[in-house]
Amino acid sequence: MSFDEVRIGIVSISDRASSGVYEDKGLPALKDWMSRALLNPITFESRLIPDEQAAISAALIELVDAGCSLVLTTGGTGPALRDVTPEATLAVAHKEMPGFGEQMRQISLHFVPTAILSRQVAVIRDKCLILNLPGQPKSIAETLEGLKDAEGKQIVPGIFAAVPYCIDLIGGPYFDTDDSICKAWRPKTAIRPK
Ligand SMILES: Nc1ncnc2c1ncn2[C@@H]1O[C@H](COP(=O)(O)OP(=O)(O)OP(=O)(O)O)[C@@H](O)[C@H]1O
Ligand SMILES: Nc1nc2c(c(=O)[nH]1)N[C@H]1C(S)=C(S)[C@@H](COP(=O)(O)O)O[C@H]1N2
Repeated sequence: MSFDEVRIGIVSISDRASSGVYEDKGLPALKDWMSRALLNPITFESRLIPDEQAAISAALIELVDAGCSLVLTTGGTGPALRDVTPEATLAVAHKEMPGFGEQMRQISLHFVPTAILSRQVAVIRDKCLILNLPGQPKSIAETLEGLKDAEGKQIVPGIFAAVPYCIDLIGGPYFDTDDSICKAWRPKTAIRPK
């Protein structure tokens, strides 16, 4: 069976990682999780930028125009003065998708009580879904995959379960997931026969 080729934008937003104070762990964590979760051949478009609103919005527009059907950001969602990722994302939105942010905060509350400090949003621009994830590198897998017990049984569903069908609905490629990492949910009529 063949899988659609997908182009995914990954954006790490961090003053310190982008200036070399510490090593960026955001882009490798995004790449690692997406490569494990998806069966599709993936082309990644990566950006490492500081917490500057105009630069973030410009990077998002560039990635959508380059044909990405999914863009994931990490960092800059908190309350600190320099944290402006949600504002930069909303500035390029054609539609808001509030369910993703709500679910990510619910998931993250199982890991840290400060989850409510994350103002992360999700939006649609053209045929692309843009998702903000928190800056802590470990929060990337946590929010995308959700919470599983020691036997691997899902306790809280990760947000990625809803991403493939969302991309179907906006006219993007068909995302196939590895069910052991994240089982995508689609209505029966939308499932492509294998
Ligand atoms: N790109 C990254 N690479 C490695 N660790 C990161 C990265 N971004 C954030 N972290 C870690 O997660 C913590 C919380 O992330 P947050 O986005 O709030 O960073 P910050 O305090 O705004 O600093 P900065 O923007 O300089 O990364 C950071 O203090 C850092 O330990
Ligand atoms: N899953 C998960 N979510 C998390 C965290 C975390 O460690 N794991 N950190 C929280 C903290 S401390 C903050 S301040 C907010 C915003 O983080 P950001 O500014 O790095 O994006 O995300 C929150 N969400």
